[in-house]
Amino acid sequence: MTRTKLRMPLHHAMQAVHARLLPRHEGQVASYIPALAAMPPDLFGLAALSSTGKLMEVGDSRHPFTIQSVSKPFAYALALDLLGRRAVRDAVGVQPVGDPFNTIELDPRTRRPFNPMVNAGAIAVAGLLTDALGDRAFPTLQARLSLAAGATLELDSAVHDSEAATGDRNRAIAYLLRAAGVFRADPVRVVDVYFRQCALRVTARDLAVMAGTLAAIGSNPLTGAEVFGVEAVRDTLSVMFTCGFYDGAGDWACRVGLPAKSGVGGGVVAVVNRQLGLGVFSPRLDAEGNPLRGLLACEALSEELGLHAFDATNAGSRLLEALTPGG
Ligand SMILES: NC(=O)CC[C@H](N)C(=O)O
Repeated sequence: MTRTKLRMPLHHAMQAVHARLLPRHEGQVASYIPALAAMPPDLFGLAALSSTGKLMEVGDSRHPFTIQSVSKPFAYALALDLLGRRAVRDAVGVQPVGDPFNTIELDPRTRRPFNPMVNAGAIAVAGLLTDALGDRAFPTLQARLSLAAGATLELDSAVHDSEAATGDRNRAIAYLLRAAGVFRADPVRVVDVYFRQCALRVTARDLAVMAGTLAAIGSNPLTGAEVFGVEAVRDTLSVMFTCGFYDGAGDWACRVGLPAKSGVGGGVVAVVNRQLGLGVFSPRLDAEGNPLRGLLACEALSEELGLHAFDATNAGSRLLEALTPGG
């Protein structure tokens, strides 16, 4: 790593990473939700928002796709804000799990999902919100995620209907959770709140703003809206750091060192605490179901700009340098 590289302004670093990764065509677009397979596979967009409100975009940063699992940390933050940490912790743990995202296993000690980043944990959160808000659960989620994005996030009904028609495994998880006493609402209704949450349409730019809102400890750097409380953001970033990549979470923490979350729609968010939100869109997924170039882009930017949370050199000052035009 050369000194010149480290001092490269962020936008230039994003352009270089985008150009370098653009020709990579490995991986497949998700097809287990049939409507997702219609996405042109080679789109690639990058966006970043600093906590001071500076927005940078490269490539297909305005192309819409569904948020899928990238919604999970935001739904968790909402539940923490509305219901309090105690109620949420009674329903879902904060323990990493060495299983894929759709694991049906519950923590044997607690009979609760291991964490809110796996489907079971996210469905538990949807169950808590449905118990508390009834029919207002989805509109409340949609409104809060839209506030975080600084844009109205619409439902993609084709993707929603497609997942609703094929999502038996998630319905099974919802029944299991109600049987274990995690929530009281009808499991079919709860899982539909979860499917709707996953089918919200976003762009890489929206994801950068949402990640930037977490980086700015809950206030949206573009609009100034107060979206999430400080405690909710702290817990959310902690579980993103330890559990965001399911069975690959430890490897990600060591290599990239940023709280992050991916989704099968091709989205990735990563957060540089107090400084920057990153949003990436790249629909081809690796064998674990993560957007392949999305992960590589986060890794490259972390490396080149020194963003790792435990980087020995001062990551903060290097990023500030990189944010300065001509720096
Ligand atoms: N990892 C993901 O993005 C999965 C989300 C998808 N809605 C599912 O439950 O299967």
